[in-house]
Amino acid sequence: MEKRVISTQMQDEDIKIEKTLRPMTLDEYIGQEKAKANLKVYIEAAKQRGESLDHVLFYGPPGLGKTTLAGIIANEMGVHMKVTSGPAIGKPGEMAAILSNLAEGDILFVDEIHRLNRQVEEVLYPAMEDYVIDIMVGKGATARSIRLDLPHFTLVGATTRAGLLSAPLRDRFGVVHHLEFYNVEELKTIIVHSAKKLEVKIDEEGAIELARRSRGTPRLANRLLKRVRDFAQVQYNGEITKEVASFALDLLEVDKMGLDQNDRNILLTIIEKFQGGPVGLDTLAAAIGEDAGTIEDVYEPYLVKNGFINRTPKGRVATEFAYHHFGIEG
Ligand SMILES: Nc1ncnc2c1ncn2[C@@H]1O[C@H](COP(=O)(O)OP(=O)(O)OP(=O)(O)O)[C@@H](O)[C@H]1O
Ligand SMILES: [Mg+2]
Repeated sequence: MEKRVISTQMQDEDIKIEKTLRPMTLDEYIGQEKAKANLKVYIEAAKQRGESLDHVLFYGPPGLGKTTLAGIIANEMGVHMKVTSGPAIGKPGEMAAILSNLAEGDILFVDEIHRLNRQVEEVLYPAMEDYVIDIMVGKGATARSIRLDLPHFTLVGATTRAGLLSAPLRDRFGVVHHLEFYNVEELKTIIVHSAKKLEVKIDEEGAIELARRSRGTPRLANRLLKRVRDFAQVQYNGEITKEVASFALDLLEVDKMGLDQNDRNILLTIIEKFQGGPVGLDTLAAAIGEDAGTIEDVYEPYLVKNGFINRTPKGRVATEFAYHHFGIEG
């Protein structure tokens, strides 16, 4: 696995940083205004009625705050959250056991929900719809299925790969939110909050510089902040200014646009191997040895949003901006 500073995927050091920096309430959660406004209403309404919240699905690229939002929902609802993930549950019986151990109103957070296998998923259908599960008792000729009532729980699912979710599962979520990349202003606010919690001094310009290079991703913003803090401490007098931030980020080889190695690989492949495109997604995927769906759902959205790639009917095309970014003549 790559260990680059600028990968948006979770790394070991993130576990500790994220624990201390993860916001606990909707008000502390920056950005994602649409999701936040809706959730506020749903949470308030459910609390007033004394009911559990409708099942919620969050999807979007890594590090944008899906797990964080799940925790916030549990906190705001004043209920417990049980955490599991798609690959962690191998058998239908394991899912049945988790479900029957929930208390009224509890949240079950299933990360990477697209990786649940089919039989496990089928346990969820009646559980989500009618709060029941069917379990088999006995063996052979005497085997029969009995129906068990479950507490009214809320399933919160998260996935980076919404395209892989089966339709029956997706349809059972009452609330579906796509998490968006954060703009520089939002990332700056997150960085300033985090700096306060980490007790590190940062000025406005320093925060903006970090925000610009965070690839629209809070996880990356926090990780870069932590790295830059070390430089500020050892080589400057402790405060993160624009100068410290640029110096440190250049040393860490963080691109001006926050692009990571995968991003660069995709863009340079389109430019150098396919003369800038158009190149079909599958051909591109084969050329870089990555799964087409992962390119589409995880890497490409940031590149499309920021004008590096155009999606055309004939395939992906590298933009003039992309050529310019690499200093290559189009
Ligand atoms: N809106 C936000 N405001 C402040 N901090 C945030 C926000 N969203 C995310 N963060 C910070 O970024 C970190 C990563 O977010 P989180 O773990 O929720 O991402 P994720 O979408 O679940 O990622 P993955 O897909 O890899 O599981 C959090 O620990 C938190 O510190
Ligand atoms: Mg997560």
